[in-house]
Amino acid sequence: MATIEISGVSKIFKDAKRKSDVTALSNVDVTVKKNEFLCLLGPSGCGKSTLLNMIAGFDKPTAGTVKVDGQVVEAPGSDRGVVFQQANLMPWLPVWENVAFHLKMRGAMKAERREKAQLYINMVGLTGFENHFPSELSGGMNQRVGIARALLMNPGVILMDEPFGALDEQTRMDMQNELVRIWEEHKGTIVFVTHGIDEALTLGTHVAVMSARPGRIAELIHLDLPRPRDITSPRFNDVKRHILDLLRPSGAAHG
Ligand SMILES: Nc1ncnc2c1ncn2[C@@H]1O[C@H](COP(=O)(O)OP(=O)(O)OP(=O)(O)O)[C@@H](O)[C@H]1O
Repeated sequence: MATIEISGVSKIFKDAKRKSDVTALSNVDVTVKKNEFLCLLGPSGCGKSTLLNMIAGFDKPTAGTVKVDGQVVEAPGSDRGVVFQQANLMPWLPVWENVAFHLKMRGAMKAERREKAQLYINMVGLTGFENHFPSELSGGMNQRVGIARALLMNPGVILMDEPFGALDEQTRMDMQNELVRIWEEHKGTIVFVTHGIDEALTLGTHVAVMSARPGRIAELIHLDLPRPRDITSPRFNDVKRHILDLLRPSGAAHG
Protein backbone atom coordinates (compact mmCIF):
# COMPACT_ATOMS: atom_id res chain seq x y z
CA MET A 1 0.00 0.00 0.00
CA ALA A 2 1.14 3.52 -0.72
CA THR A 3 2.26 5.49 2.33
CA ILE A 4 1.47 8.94 0.94
CA GLU A 5 -1.18 9.66 -1.69
CA ILE A 6 -1.57 13.21 -2.95
CA SER A 7 -4.55 13.44 -5.31
CA GLY A 8 -5.68 16.50 -7.23
CA VAL A 9 -4.22 18.85 -4.65
CA SER A 10 -4.49 22.59 -5.22
CA LYS A 11 -3.70 25.33 -2.74
CA ILE A 12 -4.82 28.92 -3.05
CA PHE A 13 -3.65 31.43 -0.47
CA LYS A 14 -6.03 34.34 -0.03
CA ASP A 15 -4.19 37.64 0.06
CA ALA A 16 -6.75 40.03 1.52
CA LYS A 17 -4.27 42.91 1.82
CA ARG A 18 -3.37 42.92 -1.88
CA LYS A 19 -6.81 41.62 -2.91
CA SER A 20 -5.15 38.95 -5.03
CA ASP A 21 -4.98 35.22 -4.49
CA VAL A 22 -1.81 33.15 -4.83
CA THR A 23 -2.22 29.75 -6.46
CA ALA A 24 0.66 27.94 -4.79
CA LEU A 25 -0.20 24.48 -6.13
CA SER A 26 -2.39 23.37 -8.98
CA ASN A 27 -3.74 19.84 -9.34
CA VAL A 28 -0.80 17.93 -7.90
CA ASP A 29 -0.83 14.13 -7.96
CA VAL A 30 2.02 12.14 -6.38
CA THR A 31 2.21 8.79 -4.68
CA VAL A 32 5.09 7.88 -2.38
CA LYS A 33 5.34 4.19 -1.53
CA LYS A 34 6.61 2.76 1.75
CA ASN A 35 10.37 3.20 2.22
CA GLU A 36 10.75 5.44 -0.83
CA PHE A 37 12.81 8.62 -0.55
CA LEU A 38 11.14 11.37 -2.57
CA CYS A 39 12.90 14.68 -3.17
CA LEU A 40 10.69 17.64 -4.05
CA LEU A 41 12.86 19.79 -6.29
CA GLY A 42 12.01 23.12 -7.84
CA PRO A 43 12.65 26.85 -7.92
CA SER A 44 11.90 29.15 -5.03
CA GLY A 45 8.17 29.71 -4.63
CA CYS A 46 7.00 26.63 -6.57
CA GLY A 47 5.12 25.29 -3.56
CA LYS A 48 7.50 22.67 -2.16
CA SER A 49 7.06 23.75 1.47
CA THR A 50 3.32 24.17 0.95
CA LEU A 51 3.06 20.55 -0.20
CA LEU A 52 5.25 19.30 2.65
CA ASN A 53 3.20 21.28 5.20
CA MET A 54 0.03 19.65 3.94
CA ILE A 55 1.52 16.16 4.36
CA ALA A 56 2.61 17.21 7.87
CA GLY A 57 -0.93 18.41 8.61
CA PHE A 58 0.09 22.02 9.32
CA ASP A 59 -2.09 23.25 6.45
CA LYS A 60 -4.99 21.92 4.35
CA PRO A 61 -5.45 21.77 0.57
CA THR A 62 -8.00 24.06 -1.07
CA ALA A 63 -8.97 21.12 -3.29
CA GLY A 64 -7.96 17.45 -3.41
CA THR A 65 -6.78 15.12 -0.68
CA VAL A 66 -3.59 14.13 1.09
CA LYS A 67 -3.64 10.64 2.63
CA VAL A 68 -1.03 8.93 4.77
CA ASP A 69 -1.49 5.17 5.16
CA GLY A 70 -4.99 5.51 3.73
CA GLN A 71 -6.14 8.18 6.21
CA VAL A 72 -6.89 11.73 5.11
CA VAL A 73 -4.44 14.07 6.85
CA GLU A 74 -6.34 16.45 9.13
CA ALA A 75 -3.67 17.43 11.65
CA PRO A 76 -0.04 16.74 12.63
CA GLY A 77 0.56 13.29 14.10
CA SER A 78 3.32 11.15 15.58
CA ASP A 79 3.23 8.97 12.45
CA ARG A 80 5.01 11.87 10.67
CA GLY A 81 8.27 13.34 11.96
CA VAL A 82 9.26 16.79 10.67
CA VAL A 83 12.76 18.30 10.34
CA PHE A 84 13.05 21.97 9.40
CA GLN A 85 15.92 24.11 8.06
CA GLN A 86 16.63 25.25 11.61
CA ALA A 87 16.63 22.45 14.17
CA ASN A 88 14.36 24.45 16.54
CA LEU A 89 15.94 22.90 19.62
CA MET A 90 15.24 23.99 23.16
CA PRO A 91 18.42 25.83 24.15
CA TRP A 92 17.95 25.20 27.87
CA LEU A 93 17.81 21.41 27.46
CA PRO A 94 20.81 19.11 26.87
CA VAL A 95 20.99 17.07 23.68
CA TRP A 96 19.43 13.95 25.16
CA GLU A 97 16.45 15.86 26.57
CA ASN A 98 15.88 17.56 23.22
CA VAL A 99 15.99 14.19 21.45
CA ALA A 100 13.51 12.65 23.91
CA PHE A 101 11.27 15.72 24.11
CA HIS A 102 8.19 14.10 22.57
CA LEU A 103 8.48 11.20 25.04
CA LYS A 104 8.42 13.68 27.92
CA MET A 105 5.24 15.17 26.47
CA ARG A 106 3.78 11.67 26.59
CA GLY A 107 4.69 11.30 30.24
CA ALA A 108 7.56 8.80 29.88
CA MET A 109 9.84 8.42 32.89
CA LYS A 110 13.38 9.82 32.88
CA ALA A 111 15.14 6.44 32.68
CA GLU A 112 13.14 5.42 29.63
CA ARG A 113 13.69 8.80 27.96
CA ARG A 114 17.42 8.66 28.59
CA GLU A 115 17.73 5.12 27.25
CA LYS A 116 15.67 5.78 24.12
CA ALA A 117 17.49 9.05 23.45
CA GLN A 118 20.84 7.26 23.56
CA LEU A 119 19.81 4.86 20.79
CA TYR A 120 19.04 7.71 18.42
CA ILE A 121 21.97 9.87 19.53
CA ASN A 122 24.22 6.94 18.59
CA MET A 123 22.38 6.51 15.31
CA VAL A 124 23.06 10.09 14.19
CA GLY A 125 26.71 9.94 15.29
CA LEU A 126 26.52 12.17 18.39
CA THR A 127 27.71 9.68 21.00
CA GLY A 128 29.56 11.62 23.72
CA PHE A 129 27.53 14.82 23.23
CA GLU A 130 24.48 13.70 25.23
CA ASN A 131 24.90 16.39 27.90
CA HIS A 132 26.00 19.24 25.63
CA PHE A 133 23.63 22.14 25.06
CA PRO A 134 22.61 23.23 21.54
CA SER A 135 24.75 26.40 21.78
CA GLU A 136 27.82 24.19 22.30
CA LEU A 137 27.28 22.33 19.01
CA SER A 138 27.84 23.21 15.36
CA GLY A 139 24.95 23.79 12.94
CA GLY A 140 25.41 20.32 11.46
CA MET A 141 25.38 18.72 14.91
CA ASN A 142 22.22 20.59 15.83
CA GLN A 143 20.58 19.26 12.67
CA ARG A 144 21.62 15.74 13.73
CA VAL A 145 19.83 16.34 17.05
CA GLY A 146 16.72 17.45 15.11
CA ILE A 147 16.90 14.29 12.99
CA ALA A 148 17.35 12.09 16.08
CA ARG A 149 14.32 13.78 17.68
CA ALA A 150 12.23 13.09 14.57
CA LEU A 151 13.41 9.45 14.40
CA LEU A 152 12.79 8.69 18.06
CA MET A 153 9.03 8.51 17.65
CA ASN A 154 9.69 5.86 15.00
CA PRO A 155 7.41 7.57 12.50
CA GLY A 156 6.59 5.80 9.24
CA VAL A 157 7.14 9.09 7.40
CA ILE A 158 9.87 11.71 7.82
CA LEU A 159 9.28 15.12 6.26
CA MET A 160 12.35 17.32 5.77
CA ASP A 161 12.23 20.95 4.60
CA GLU A 162 15.68 21.94 3.34
CA PRO A 163 17.29 20.54 6.50
CA PHE A 164 20.84 21.13 5.23
CA GLY A 165 20.16 24.47 3.54
CA ALA A 166 21.98 26.52 6.16
CA LEU A 167 25.09 24.31 6.30
CA ASP A 168 28.41 24.82 4.53
CA GLU A 169 29.11 22.66 1.47
CA GLN A 170 31.35 20.08 3.20
CA THR A 171 29.02 19.64 6.18
CA ARG A 172 26.06 19.39 3.82
CA MET A 173 27.72 16.56 1.89
CA ASP A 174 28.61 14.76 5.14
CA MET A 175 25.01 15.12 6.33
CA GLN A 176 23.64 13.82 3.02
CA ASN A 177 25.78 10.69 3.36
CA GLU A 178 24.71 10.30 7.00
CA LEU A 179 21.04 10.65 6.08
CA VAL A 180 21.31 7.96 3.40
CA ARG A 181 23.07 5.68 5.91
CA ILE A 182 20.36 6.31 8.54
CA TRP A 183 17.58 5.79 5.99
CA GLU A 184 19.13 2.52 4.79
CA GLU A 185 19.46 1.33 8.41
CA HIS A 186 16.22 2.66 9.83
CA LYS A 187 14.03 2.51 6.71
CA GLY A 188 10.90 4.61 6.48
CA THR A 189 9.41 6.92 3.89
CA ILE A 190 11.09 10.29 3.41
CA VAL A 191 9.88 13.43 1.62
CA PHE A 192 12.74 15.92 1.36
CA VAL A 193 12.41 19.48 0.03
CA THR A 194 15.42 20.95 -1.75
CA HIS A 195 16.39 23.32 -4.51
CA GLY A 196 19.71 21.54 -5.05
CA ILE A 197 19.76 19.22 -8.05
CA ASP A 198 22.91 17.42 -6.83
CA GLU A 199 21.33 17.02 -3.39
CA ALA A 200 18.15 15.50 -4.84
CA LEU A 201 20.14 13.16 -7.08
CA THR A 202 22.44 12.13 -4.21
CA LEU A 203 19.59 11.29 -1.86
CA GLY A 204 16.39 10.22 -3.52
CA THR A 205 14.89 7.06 -4.88
CA HIS A 206 12.61 9.49 -6.73
CA VAL A 207 12.67 13.17 -7.64
CA ALA A 208 9.51 15.17 -8.25
CA VAL A 209 10.61 18.10 -10.40
CA MET A 210 8.24 21.00 -9.79
CA SER A 211 7.56 24.03 -11.93
CA ALA A 212 6.49 27.38 -10.58
CA ARG A 213 3.40 29.53 -10.99
CA PRO A 214 1.27 27.67 -10.37
CA GLY A 215 3.25 24.90 -8.70
CA ARG A 216 2.78 21.51 -10.24
CA ILE A 217 4.81 18.35 -10.83
CA ALA A 218 6.61 18.66 -14.18
CA GLU A 219 7.94 15.09 -13.93
CA LEU A 220 8.36 12.33 -11.38
CA ILE A 221 11.72 10.66 -12.02
CA HIS A 222 12.69 7.26 -10.64
CA LEU A 223 16.42 7.35 -9.86
CA ASP A 224 17.83 4.05 -10.89
CA LEU A 225 21.43 5.00 -9.96
CA PRO A 226 23.71 2.82 -7.80
CA ARG A 227 24.62 3.96 -4.26
CA PRO A 228 26.71 5.66 -3.11
CA ARG A 229 25.82 8.10 -5.86
CA ASP A 230 28.76 9.37 -7.93
CA ILE A 231 28.07 12.97 -8.89
CA THR A 232 30.74 12.79 -11.61
CA SER A 233 29.33 9.70 -13.35
CA PRO A 234 27.89 10.01 -16.88
CA ARG A 235 24.51 8.59 -15.78
CA PHE A 236 24.23 11.06 -12.91
CA ASN A 237 24.96 13.89 -15.32
CA ASP A 238 22.48 12.60 -17.91
CA VAL A 239 19.69 12.83 -15.33
CA LYS A 240 20.98 16.21 -14.15
CA ARG A 241 20.90 17.57 -17.72
CA HIS A 242 17.33 16.31 -18.13
CA ILE A 243 16.28 18.03 -14.88
CA LEU A 244 17.99 21.28 -15.92
CA ASP A 245 15.95 21.16 -19.15
CA LEU A 246 12.77 20.65 -17.16
CA LEU A 247 13.60 23.57 -14.88
CA ARG A 248 14.19 25.99 -17.78
CA PRO A 249 11.05 28.09 -18.13
CA SER A 250 10.35 26.83 -21.68
CA GLY A 251 11.03 23.19 -20.69
CA ALA A 252 8.76 23.48 -17.67
CA ALA A 253 5.99 24.93 -19.80
CA HIS A 254 6.06 21.86 -22.03
CA GLY A 255 6.88 19.34 -19.31
N1 LIG B 1 0.81 31.54 4.30
C1 LIG B 1 0.90 32.03 3.05
N2 LIG B 1 0.15 33.08 2.68
C2 LIG B 1 0.21 33.57 1.42
N3 LIG B 1 0.99 33.06 0.43
C3 LIG B 1 1.78 32.02 0.76
C4 LIG B 1 1.78 31.46 2.09
N4 LIG B 1 2.65 30.41 2.10
C5 LIG B 1 3.18 30.35 0.85
N5 LIG B 1 2.66 31.31 0.06
C6 LIG B 1 2.97 31.52 -1.37
O1 LIG B 1 2.83 30.27 -2.03
C7 LIG B 1 3.87 30.08 -2.98
C8 LIG B 1 4.63 28.81 -2.65
O2 LIG B 1 5.37 29.00 -1.43
P1 LIG B 1 6.29 27.85 -0.81
O3 LIG B 1 6.92 28.40 0.41
O4 LIG B 1 5.52 26.60 -0.70
O5 LIG B 1 7.39 27.67 -1.96
P2 LIG B 1 8.77 26.90 -1.92
O6 LIG B 1 8.88 26.19 -3.22
O7 LIG B 1 8.89 26.08 -0.69
O8 LIG B 1 9.81 28.12 -1.86
P3 LIG B 1 11.30 28.21 -1.22
O9 LIG B 1 12.12 27.22 -1.98
O10 LIG B 1 11.69 29.62 -1.49
O11 LIG B 1 11.17 27.89 0.24
C9 LIG B 1 4.73 31.35 -2.95
O12 LIG B 1 4.29 32.20 -3.98
C10 LIG B 1 4.42 31.94 -1.60
O13 LIG B 1 4.53 33.34 -1.63
